[in-house]
Amino acid sequence: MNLVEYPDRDMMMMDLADTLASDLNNALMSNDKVSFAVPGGTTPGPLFDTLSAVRLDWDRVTVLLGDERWVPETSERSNARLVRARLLTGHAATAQFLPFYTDGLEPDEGLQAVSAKLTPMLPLSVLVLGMGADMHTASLFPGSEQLASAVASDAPPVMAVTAPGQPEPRVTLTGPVLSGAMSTHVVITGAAKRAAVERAESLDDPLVAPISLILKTATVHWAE
Ligand SMILES: O=C(O)[C@H](O)[C@@H](O)[C@H](O)[C@H](O)COP(=O)(O)O
Repeated sequence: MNLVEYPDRDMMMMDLADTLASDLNNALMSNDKVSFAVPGGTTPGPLFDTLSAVRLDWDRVTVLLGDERWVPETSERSNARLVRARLLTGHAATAQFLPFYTDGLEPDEGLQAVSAKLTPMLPLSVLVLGMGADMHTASLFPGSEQLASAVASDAPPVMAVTAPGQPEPRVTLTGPVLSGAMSTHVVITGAAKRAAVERAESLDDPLVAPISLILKTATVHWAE
């Protein structure tokens, strides 16, 4: 596993923003349009703040989420709300965005339209993932009823899932999409997640440690 350790979170976010800008620019040199999948949750906000201030051809970048809680964007739980507020602003305001949630539809109904738009964007040009201390990533959770089918090689690109202890249904990019990304980064903080990512590397079993799907190809960025 390629793990980069930083002296503090601010330095990690600044350095990772630089790295992502370079990955996006490299992809933009050889593609008219590029896809950029980002995590939700509480970690990436400062990364988005820094990235949104970077000058690049954002109008040729489609931003999407690795996963979404099936809630309206008015909800504090919405990952799309986080991305619109913290990433799709400043220079990055001109980026395209592919939200997953559709008001009034159940996850399975809403995903048909998303899947049709997502497929031509694959493989993902740049992927950033978070991780939970339970070794979940995106919404691929240990113990989820749909986990085995979501990490299978024949999984559809995006799936509706439920997860133990999660208050709402979720939708998630699936194993083949995550492991097929051209450039993959994981951003985690704290001792518990450091121990968890090292455990995931040794387990090397996506059914127990979903993050292990991508650890052979990803760069893991960690600060205390
Ligand atoms: O919708 C989500 O919650 C995320 O996409 C999820 O996969 C997240 O990256 C991890 O749960 C870590 O979340 P924190 O950054 O809040 O610890």
